[in-house]
Amino acid sequence: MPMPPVDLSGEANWTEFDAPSLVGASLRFVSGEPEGDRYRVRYYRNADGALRARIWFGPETEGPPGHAHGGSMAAVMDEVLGLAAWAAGYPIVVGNLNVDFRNLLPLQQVVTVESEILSTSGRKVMVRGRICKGDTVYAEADCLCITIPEQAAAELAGKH
Ligand SMILES: CC(C)(COP(=O)(O)OP(=O)(O)OC[C@H]1O[C@@H](n2cnc3c(N)ncnc32)[C@H](O)[C@@H]1OP(=O)(O)O)[C@@H](O)C(=O)NCCC(=O)NCCS
Ligand SMILES: CCCCCCCCCC(=O)O
Repeated sequence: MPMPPVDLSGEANWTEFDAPSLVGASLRFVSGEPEGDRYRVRYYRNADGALRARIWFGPETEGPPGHAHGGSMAAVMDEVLGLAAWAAGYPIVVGNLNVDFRNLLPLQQVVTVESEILSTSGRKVMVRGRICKGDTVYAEADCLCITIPEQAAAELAGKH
């Protein structure tokens, strides 16, 4: 039996962000089952335009008993921070991702993923993010994104 609905609403000054209209509908590993028991995700931009996500870690993300698998948090970082670069106008793939796990993340609660573009240099776009709820930080990550040629980006996003 599926889990009941969860509240993924954002903050008052956030606006909903339509990821598939930008990058296509391929991001199914994290975003593909909006009513399933793995992740449930909704994307926003904050008032400064930075990407935010509300994410529910369901029972199928379990690693340590009752808590999220580290890889499930890394997958979320990979998707959200890569998407943050796309949302900022950079067609990229992720080249390197470093995750620090700070606290065990209890399952079946809604957390926030914050992101910021730290720097750009040539083809390199550095994005930082964290998974948090209130004052508790569950994970932090630095993500090196590498821009790809326009044609390749259009093909990946299904817009060729
Ligand atoms: C990332 C990728 C596009 C880079 O390949 P490429 O286009 O040939 O680019 P290069 O190897 O010339 O790298 C471009 C720059 O990024 C740097 N870079 C690339 N990957 C890096 C990594 N993992 N760590 C550090 N720097 C890296 C290079 O050093 C280079 O820097 P420079 O311009 O200062 O010399 C390629 O390795 C790739 O497609 N990897 C798979 C990505 C992936 O599957 N991600 C998950 C899904 S999004
Ligand atoms: C059209 C390409 C979409 C890339 C979106 C953001 C990065 C996803 C990260 C990953 O798959 O590892």
